Amino acid sequence: MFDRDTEGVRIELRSLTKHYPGQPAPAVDDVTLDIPAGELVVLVGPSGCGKTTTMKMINRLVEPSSGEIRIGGQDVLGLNPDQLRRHIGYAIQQVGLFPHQTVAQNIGLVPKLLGWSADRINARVEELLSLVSLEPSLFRDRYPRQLSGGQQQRVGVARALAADPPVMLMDEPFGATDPITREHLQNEFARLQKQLRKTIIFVTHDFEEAIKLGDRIAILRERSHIAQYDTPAAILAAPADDYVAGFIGQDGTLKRLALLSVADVTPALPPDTRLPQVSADASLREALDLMLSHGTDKCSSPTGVLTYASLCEAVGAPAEAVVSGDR
Ligand SMILES: Nc1ncnc2c1ncn2[C@@H]1O[C@H](COP(=O)(O)OP(=O)(O)OP(=O)(O)O)[C@@H](O)[C@H]1O
Repeated sequence: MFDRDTEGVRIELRSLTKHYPGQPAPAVDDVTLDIPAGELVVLVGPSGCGKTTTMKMINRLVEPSSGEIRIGGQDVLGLNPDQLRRHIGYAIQQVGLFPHQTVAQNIGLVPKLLGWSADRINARVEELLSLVSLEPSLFRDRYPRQLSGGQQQRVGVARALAADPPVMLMDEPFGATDPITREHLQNEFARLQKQLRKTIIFVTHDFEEAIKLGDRIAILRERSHIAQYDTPAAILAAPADDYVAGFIGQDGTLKRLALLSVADVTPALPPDTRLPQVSADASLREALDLMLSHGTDKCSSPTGVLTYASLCEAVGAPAEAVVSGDR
């Protein structure tokens, strides 16, 4: 199957439609979307707009009424659904760990179905637990009920990665955690994806999460009609219409500041040790906070001096909008 590659492969949805029996209108109507290999695409949209249905058609937990799905060029609808699911990682909010199996058994499930040797499965379990920051010796023999919600979600992500699939589907995988754990999981996951470069479709209600994790975001209307599909920076800079602007909310400029780093802006002057210091990989939002807390319009990093004016220019916003109105 397409998992001869463990790095991401392209996913193509063509005129994909799902009409559940007995429903007056399709839940997903004529969706066409190209997901480039190795990218993480986030589906965002209001409750009931068909995000989960779209995702579940890709691993055939839901059978499409019409349309086409290709993964790595292969027509998914011509494949055996059980076989297909062993080659697509799947992580969901409810985690779905088997309660009577240990963490190691849960993670090793798909590799076992694929006929891996016990030694290879053991080695993979150890590797994955370390990857999601759970010490293997402490966690491998525990049962799911002996884990916190955040730890269960990490095991869920490890399980989805177990057979090193090129494609992952993630449906609010960090949804059931408190904001601090959620942020921590997001940061870890962003770091992992930088190394792994899987093709990932990620569903969330949370636009901040979409901006943070997505290479691209698809903002969906009812029936999964696509309102805008672009990079986070492009959507924030030029929302297609009022509907998309509504998702961005009132603080679009600050969100753009969070996407750019100090190193992205050409310095106004060489580094100056007398000014407040910020690291080159800090976000422009952190740089702005530093300037505001010092009551100054400049700060310095190893790359040079950043001014308030150059920061405003970098996000294409007038100076008044950054510190007052559009926050
Ligand atoms: N098995 C089903 N049978 C009939 N209708 C369904 C079924 N599953 C989902 N639906 C309907 O299809 C529509 C889309 O549901 P879906 O779960 O895909 O939306 P969603 O965007 O993922 O929602 P949420 O964000 O609330 O999880 C909804 O109107 C829902 O009621």
